Amino acid sequence: MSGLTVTGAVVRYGDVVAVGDVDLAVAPGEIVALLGASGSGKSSLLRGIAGLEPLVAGQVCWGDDDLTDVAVHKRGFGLMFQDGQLFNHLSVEGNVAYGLYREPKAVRRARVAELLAVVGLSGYGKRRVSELSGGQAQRVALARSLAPRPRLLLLDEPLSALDRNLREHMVGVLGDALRATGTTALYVTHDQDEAFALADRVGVMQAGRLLQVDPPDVLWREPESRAVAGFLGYGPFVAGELSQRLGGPGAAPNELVGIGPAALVPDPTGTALPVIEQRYQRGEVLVDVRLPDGQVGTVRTAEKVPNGDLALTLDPSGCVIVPVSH
Ligand SMILES: Nc1ncnc2c1ncn2[C@@H]1O[C@H](COP(=O)(O)OP(=O)(O)OP(=O)(O)O)[C@@H](O)[C@H]1O
Repeated sequence: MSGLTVTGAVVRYGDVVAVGDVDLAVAPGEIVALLGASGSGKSSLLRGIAGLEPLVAGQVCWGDDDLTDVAVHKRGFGLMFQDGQLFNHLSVEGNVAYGLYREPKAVRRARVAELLAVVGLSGYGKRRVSELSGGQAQRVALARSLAPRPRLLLLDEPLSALDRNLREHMVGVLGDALRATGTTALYVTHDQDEAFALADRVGVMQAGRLLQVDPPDVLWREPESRAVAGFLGYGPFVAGELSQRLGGPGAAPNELVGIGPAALVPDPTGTALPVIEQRYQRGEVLVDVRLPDGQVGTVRTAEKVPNGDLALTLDPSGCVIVPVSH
């Protein structure tokens, strides 16, 4: 095996099992995102891989090297956190050059210039870090993490302190920088858009378990469990019979149909269902309707609809089928 291989990893804080028996592989050059609700164990897994938390069981290997008992700074991994933790007493240049102290000055200088260009901050080398915006500071933190050419970069919510618009822009900057430098990366986030935009494969964690790891399109079209589908935004989950009655797909008795965010569509020839509530969200109206089984489904429309009943149909292409059991 080349790249990162994590086998049977367990991280515990006293009685709390934060990571329970996780297997994960990241190939050289690959970007893998770990997605999951708060407390699902993403950071703990990342910290276990970095060596910042001990594994009470399991192994972390790079290629054939077992790193499980190797100190953090000897793993050859880079780290980047939400708060880039720049050194305030150093300039931008000084921060980026920080991990390059063993290199000759000329090499250091060239590498710093190269990295500042990669993150779009050419010409900012002499600036004090206290004079940077939040987004610029995170770019410097990224350049600093990439400068020593880590064989794996571990990123823990690196953009979560930034506001929404800046975050969307920075996802592009980050993805370009990782790909331009061919960096292998493991990226922890609770933001699905970020994970899907950036990663070659996305893993979903819940309660310390890694439920599924797949390319974004596969994860979206073929979630293997109700937990993964629910986390991605499918729901409610209805019986096959009801789904078919609304025009959706059928399902076996031990399966459920997950209704995707855009799967319920207004259709004058469809089934009339009572409207419960409607609200605006980013240029569209979300209309909640009561499904025949009592659950609430949401329809997206361009404008508010009259109170009373709304006729709708269930688009099979927006639904997934998952086992009842999980
Ligand atoms: N230092 C700690 N001491 C005790 N329990 C901890 C510690 N750090 C995390 N935990 C617990 O371990 C579990 C996993 O936490 P972790 O921070 O890994 O989750 P996460 O998915 O990264 O969450 P978030 O997105 O909120 O950062 C949670 O139950 C959390 O309360």
